[in-house]
Amino acid sequence: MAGNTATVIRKVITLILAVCVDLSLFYASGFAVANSVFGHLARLWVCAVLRFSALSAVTLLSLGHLTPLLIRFITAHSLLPAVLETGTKALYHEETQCGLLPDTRCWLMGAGASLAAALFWEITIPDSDDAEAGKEKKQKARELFMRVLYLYKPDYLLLLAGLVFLTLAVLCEMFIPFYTGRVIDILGSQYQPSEFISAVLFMGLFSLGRYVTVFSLHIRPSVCTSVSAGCRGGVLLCAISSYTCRIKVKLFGALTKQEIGFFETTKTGEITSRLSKDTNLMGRTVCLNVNVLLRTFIKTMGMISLMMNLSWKLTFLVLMETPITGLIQNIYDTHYQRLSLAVQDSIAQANEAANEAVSGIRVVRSFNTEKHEARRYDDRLMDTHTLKTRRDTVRAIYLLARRLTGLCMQIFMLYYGRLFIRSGQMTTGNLVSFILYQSDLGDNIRTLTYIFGDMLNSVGAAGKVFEYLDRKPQVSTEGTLKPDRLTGHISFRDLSFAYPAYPEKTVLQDFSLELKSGQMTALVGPSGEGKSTCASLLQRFYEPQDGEILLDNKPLKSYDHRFLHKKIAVVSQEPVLFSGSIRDNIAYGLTGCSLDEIQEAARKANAHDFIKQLDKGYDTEVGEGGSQLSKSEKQRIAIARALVRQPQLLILDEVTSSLDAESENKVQQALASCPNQTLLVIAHRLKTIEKADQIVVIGDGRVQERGTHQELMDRKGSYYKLREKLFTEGNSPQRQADAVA
Ligand SMILES: Nc1ncnc2c1ncn2[C@@H]1O[C@H](COP(=O)(O)OP(=O)(O)OP(=O)(O)O)[C@@H](O)[C@H]1O
Repeated sequence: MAGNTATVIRKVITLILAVCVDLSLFYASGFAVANSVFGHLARLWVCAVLRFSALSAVTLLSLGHLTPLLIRFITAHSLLPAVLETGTKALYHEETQCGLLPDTRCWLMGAGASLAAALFWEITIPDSDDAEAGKEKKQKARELFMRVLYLYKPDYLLLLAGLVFLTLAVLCEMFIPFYTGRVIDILGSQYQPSEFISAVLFMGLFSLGRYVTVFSLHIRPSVCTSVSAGCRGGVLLCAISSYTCRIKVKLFGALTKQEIGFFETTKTGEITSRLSKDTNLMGRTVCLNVNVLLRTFIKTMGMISLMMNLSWKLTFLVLMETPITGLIQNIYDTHYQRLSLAVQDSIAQANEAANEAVSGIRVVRSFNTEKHEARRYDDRLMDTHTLKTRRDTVRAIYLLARRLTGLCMQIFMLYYGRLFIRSGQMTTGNLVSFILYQSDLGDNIRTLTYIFGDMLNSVGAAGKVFEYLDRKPQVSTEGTLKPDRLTGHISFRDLSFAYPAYPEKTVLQDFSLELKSGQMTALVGPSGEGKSTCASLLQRFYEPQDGEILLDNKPLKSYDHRFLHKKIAVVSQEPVLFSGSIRDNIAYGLTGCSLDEIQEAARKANAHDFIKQLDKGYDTEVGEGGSQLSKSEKQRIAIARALVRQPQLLILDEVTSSLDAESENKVQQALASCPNQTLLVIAHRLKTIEKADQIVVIGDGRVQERGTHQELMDRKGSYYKLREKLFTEGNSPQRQADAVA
């Protein structure tokens, strides 16, 4: 309570102090003598600076801080009289009295107007807690922008060439209105043929220069596809194209290095959206925006100096539009950016829905959920549509406000232009040149403010791309071990593991297991107990939270990534093939693999005979995802793909379930013929693993039992019960046969 009262008292004292200091300075400015308009204006501007400094100092010393609202208020309040007086002097004859003596009513009106402006800003541009966040965001956007620029390094020459052409074009373009005005003046006054010819000649030369520069942009990059893109410059489009390609390849490379958990927790639609949309947006950011920014900046500066030359008063009037445009632009940018981000996310979600339905089209068809999926996609599209409509409405309102301010400014300019011509302060030709510049200047200033917002927008897309580019895979691939000899002895030591998508659900707990080299180990157990998880951990798809896996007594992660994946091969439940020929699929990832080796592996996998019967044999295309083959054929090709690598550790995860008895027999014989290979078989059909050197029963994330088939049967423990269970559950003769036969 006491604290609150003290704060209020301090605020009141600050207010009284500030009003006293400000009023003193305000009145003091009236005593300074000024004999000319410039002296009078200089006096006001000095006073404005003094008032700003004094008010800021008083508030800061007394309150200890300055809020954004206070800063805006103090700025507006100090500058208002100087700005108004300069505007008035600019628009009226110089003979007009040099200002009025300051009075309290003026001061109060100024304070009210400044407070209203500061509050309006506060309400329309949300920045209460976000002031700091906004600053950070801008700083981040700047950093990102510099990074995007840096990645353009290989294309710097192209960028430079484009900028040189554009600068030349801009310079030539700038003088055309100036000479147009001169021609009008020459025609309107006493006609001097020599002056007329030289003005027309210069105008023609600058127009030609501009044309030649634009033309040269077209012929230089004749190799690029972007010639038709017009005067924006094929060179720059060429640079964008090469940049985008480079970023896409970089990003794709970074994505493929991520751990499997990343793909499980990140939506496919989001990844493809980053790869396709955001990389394009990012390429555009620097190239087109910087190009437009520089071009517009050079042009604006040049035009302002030429306009000042024609009439500084009218120039001042025209420039008064800038803060209004800036404010409108700022409000627009804030809302537009927010909606653009929302649109981007909703597009990613719509893509995700479409991707899911297309990739699972068989399930969709068999469950008759076509309508449901179409509705789901439609809902997502509607969300995007609603957001886009909102975004476009914001843009329409912004464009309307922009046009209206531009129109008002033109009316003012024509009115005062007419007054200045009548009072002899400028010629008709000057006014024509001025109008030509002004219509261009407004656009250029708007472009300068707009392009900045656009750049931040595109930099947002770059941020998302960099997020993936910088992401360090959580399963490291930095091991270096590449021993000449490997026995294939594996030990799981006190392993605890939960999937990244469900960190709270422990799948393996204090799990320990040995796979002896050259032996066959079978993992059995009820569904969902973690058998396939062991196979995934052996392939280093995930990192266990506790414990470790050793290969030949060395941690698995200390082995070189390529070496490890050559020595460990897996055939999984759902074989995945890639579009291409059978030969390509068997030799997948191997360089210099001969046809003999491929055929040998195919024979062992009992695939050679069916491949031979195909028209194109090993060159037969398997279709997307192997869609032109049966499941058993795909499975046998996947087995051949694993065998051709002659791995030291072979993992077969439920592979025999889709093989017929004959194939299964042949595959088993082939595997038996590799005595030095460590074999890990995960199986539901218990018959297939009876001959295993060791059978391990997994339950509750731990090893429950282990031994040979006979030992476990004699023990009458979990293995025995599992067989019994499968036997009683199997309600078809086939399943019974599968389980125990
Ligand atoms: N990628 C994943 N993300 C999250 N949880 C998973 C993932 N894969 C499997 N699980 C869960 O982990 C547990 C063990 O799964 P796992 O596939 O290892 O079992 P399994 O014994 O091989 O089963 P099955 O015999 O049916 O193949 C299950 O509860 C499963 O739901």
